[in-house]
Amino acid sequence: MTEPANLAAVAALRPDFLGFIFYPHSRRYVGAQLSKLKLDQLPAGIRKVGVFVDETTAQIRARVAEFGLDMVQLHGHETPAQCAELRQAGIPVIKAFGVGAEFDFAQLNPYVGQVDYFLFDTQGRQPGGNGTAFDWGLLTRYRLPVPYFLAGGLAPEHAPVLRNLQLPGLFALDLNSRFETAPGLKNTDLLGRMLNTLRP
Ligand SMILES: O=C(O)c1ccccc1NCC(=O)[C@H](O)[C@H](O)COP(=O)(O)O
Repeated sequence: MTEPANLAAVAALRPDFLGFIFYPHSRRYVGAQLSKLKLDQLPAGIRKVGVFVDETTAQIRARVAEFGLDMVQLHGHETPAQCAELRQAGIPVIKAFGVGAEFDFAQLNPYVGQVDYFLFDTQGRQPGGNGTAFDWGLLTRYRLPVPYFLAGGLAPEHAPVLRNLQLPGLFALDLNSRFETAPGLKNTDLLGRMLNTLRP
């Protein structure tokens, strides 16, 4: 989210989470717009997620404090120790992993107990926001006690499948580039229809 009126329109749809990209190389980088978004005026109950890639703990903590973020989503090479540091500072952590044709679930083990959620995204050229889906069938092998967000190219045409998706540990769906009019600007009509379809 990068633009005040668009943010307000999306917030009115009452998503559970809203994401703000703090990665300067992303086309969705919130940058100087952030102070105009007035995050403190968003409806209570919508959690504000800061998305970071390979930032230091000190930088992340500073951003969380400055903008009142509720949690962070880490898309780089953040270690279990860094995740633990953030949690010790009272910041809930979502750790993202890129999934390709194959996925080594063993790499997740050191993060168990150090993160609140995983996020499974499609491996691609960028650390996130690539707009392509991976084979969700890989996640039938997931057995860890950490709930996860499913991400990566989720699109309107996936609605019927997503609505009935039964995967162990699946907690939430992350809708991004396939619901945009431009990078950082959501198509609120499309998003509203998707939420109506997905919600019971
Ligand atoms: O969206 C970005 O530009 C981005 C850049 C760098 C790191 C993370 C980023 N997005 C994080 C997300 O949670 C996206 O929703 C997720 O990657 C899925 O995006 P998409 O494939 O466009 O649906």
